[in-house]
Amino acid sequence: MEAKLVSESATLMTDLVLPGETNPLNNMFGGELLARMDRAAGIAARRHSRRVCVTASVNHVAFNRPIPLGSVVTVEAKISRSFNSSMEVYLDVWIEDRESGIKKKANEAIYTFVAVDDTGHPVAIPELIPETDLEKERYIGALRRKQLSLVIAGKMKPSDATELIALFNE
Ligand SMILES: CCCCCCCCCCCCCCCC(=O)SCCNC(=O)CCNC(=O)[C@H](O)C(C)(C)COP(=O)(O)OP(=O)(O)OC[C@H]1O[C@@H](n2cnc3c(N)ncnc32)[C@H](O)[C@@H]1OP(=O)(O)O
Repeated sequence: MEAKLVSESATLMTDLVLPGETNPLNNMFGGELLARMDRAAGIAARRHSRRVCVTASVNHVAFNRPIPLGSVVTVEAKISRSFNSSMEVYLDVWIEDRESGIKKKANEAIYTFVAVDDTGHPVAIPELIPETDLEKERYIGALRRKQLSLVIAGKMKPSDATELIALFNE
């Protein structure tokens, strides 16, 4: 299976925030953003693997900045690392200033997707080639984040999380 570049599956989704998607403070409802990020990440995972992909876990979400009604929101999804059947997908969320057009980072999140066959069993996927400094940084960190996620989910013994343990010994 041929390794792929991050840019080959990178996915950009731009959409408005409409009244039905806000909370009582007139900011975007957090669940709406989670759903948009899930869609963008799912498309990126599908583009990378060319397989059906399911969300296995949401590893991290930071709602750093409220997103007001009427905002133009761009969700950028990039695979940060692929393993055997799973992919870490990094999401950066930007809001665009209506006057200047300058984009400000509003949120970020990390999702894990797994490629599956017709019977729902995990299948092998292509490796990922990181190119930019940021892609390389996220690629390196992805293994310890995977181990943390597996430990939290009770799927890995903490003592087996070698990459994670190494972080505390630096
Ligand atoms: C071409 C462009 C147009 C495309 C056009 C179509 C676009 C289309 C877009 C769709 C965009 C919407 C996308 C929504 C996607 C849903 O809404 S999916 C619905 C929600 N999710 C689900 O229902 C998933 C339910 N869970 C499952 O099916 C199973 O638990 C899973 C995820 C397949 C894993 O199965 P399992 O038996 O645990 O398998 P296991 O071998 O233990 O683990 C498989 C891999 O997952 C990893 N893993 C498992 N759990 C975790 C965890 N908690 N943390 C981290 N890694 C984990 C394992 O480490 C392993 O990794 P690898 O070492 O193989 O890389």
